[in-house]
Amino acid sequence: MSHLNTVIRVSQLSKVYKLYDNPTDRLKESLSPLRRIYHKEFYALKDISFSVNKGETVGIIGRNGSGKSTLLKAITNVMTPTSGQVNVSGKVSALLELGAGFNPDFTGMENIYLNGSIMGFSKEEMDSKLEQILSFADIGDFINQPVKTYSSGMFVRLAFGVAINVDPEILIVDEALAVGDIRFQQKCFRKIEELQQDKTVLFVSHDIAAVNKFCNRVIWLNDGMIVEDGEPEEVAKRYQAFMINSQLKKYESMSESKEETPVRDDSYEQDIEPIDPSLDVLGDSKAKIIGISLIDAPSNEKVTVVQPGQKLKLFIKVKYNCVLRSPIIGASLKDRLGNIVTQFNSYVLDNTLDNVDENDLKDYCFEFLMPPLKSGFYSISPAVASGSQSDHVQHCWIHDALIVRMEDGQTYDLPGYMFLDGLKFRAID
Ligand SMILES: Nc1ncnc2c1ncn2[C@@H]1O[C@H](COP(=O)(O)OP(=O)(O)OP(=O)(O)O)[C@@H](O)[C@H]1O
Repeated sequence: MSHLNTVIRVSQLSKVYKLYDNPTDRLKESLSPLRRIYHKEFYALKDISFSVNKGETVGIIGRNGSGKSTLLKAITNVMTPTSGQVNVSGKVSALLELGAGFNPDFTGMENIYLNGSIMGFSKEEMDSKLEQILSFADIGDFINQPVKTYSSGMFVRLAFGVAINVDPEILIVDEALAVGDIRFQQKCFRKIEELQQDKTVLFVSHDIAAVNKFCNRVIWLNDGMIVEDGEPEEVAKRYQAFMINSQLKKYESMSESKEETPVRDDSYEQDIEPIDPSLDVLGDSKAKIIGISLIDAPSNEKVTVVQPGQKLKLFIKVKYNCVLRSPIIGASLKDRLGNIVTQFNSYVLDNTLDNVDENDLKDYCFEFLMPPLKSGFYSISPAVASGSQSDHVQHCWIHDALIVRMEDGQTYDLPGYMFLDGLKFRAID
């Protein structure tokens, strides 16, 4: 590999599967004297190129069937590509498919050594890693039972235990496999975080929040092709829009209704702030949020700096551009890294809203106490949808419409979103 730091290079990689309408077509094709073609070609990967540098943690996202597993299988050499090349330098440890590299008839212990030898470790080297693997897997006496008797949770514990304790230079993890209870998941994530300090990690996930948290880069695949390769927060916004069949656009480009809509409303005391036209929005524009405001409840003053426990009102003004049934109003509060601190909406509050007509202008208000979040900047993204929580259409979702600064008076700098309300400490004699 030419670049010193490049540990994975994928060049013009394609994987084509032959699809037959029925099983006999395969036979007919192989026997056809005139070499008649009975199959259709399906590109699971199409002309993929990218490289990964040492130390990067790259998230691979994409909806079901987009080619994520196929790509990882090509990188780990489990699958032969139809064309193109994959070059990998460094010891790869992968957790891709349940069962890959494991023999179900062997005991857990035997499988640890089998995996080790596949990775190129001697028995003595694996002896020295055994304790760590066993303590990570924590499956007790089951380690001496054949793997085929394991529950899937136990199996993943063992597979993960091996994958992350064999000193990989490149760790490849399909997050879908990080099943098991929350403690085990947290343990896996902690270990991945530890490894990512000096290793290269490829992390496949459907969960954009997890990708945002772990990765410094994300590759978004769709229909076997790279849609975007870039900074997680930016890619996440467009991926999110794509997943709800919308396009991320600028607020200013949203369709306007015929009449100019007022952004000032005298029906309550304060001005509703108009939306910054440069903000990113998604949705089908059947409704448009035309104003938002965060108000200190007792004083009715607009606020941009808030304190824990402060009683606040969030006003959202919506202009409807057509008749809509069961609108839902909601918002999310995110930290500066894009982690969602909380989301709320009228639907989960059992607040069924009346149907609306075209050109209706409605004001909505959420009231809440500001949670004891840590100091720093947070953003509020309001949204209008319609339908139900499980099946809804997004009409207008404005990313980061309001920015607030949290002042908590706390000086300590410890990880975590928030501090505990009423936190006290004492030693007990
Ligand atoms: N052996 C195969 N024969 C035919 N098609 C296949 C084969 N393996 C995978 N595919 C197809 O290739 C496409 C990509 O599959 P892949 O498993 O890589 O997707 P994915 O992004 O990992 O999906 P998921 O998120 O559901 O795991 C899918 O449409 C899948 O049906």
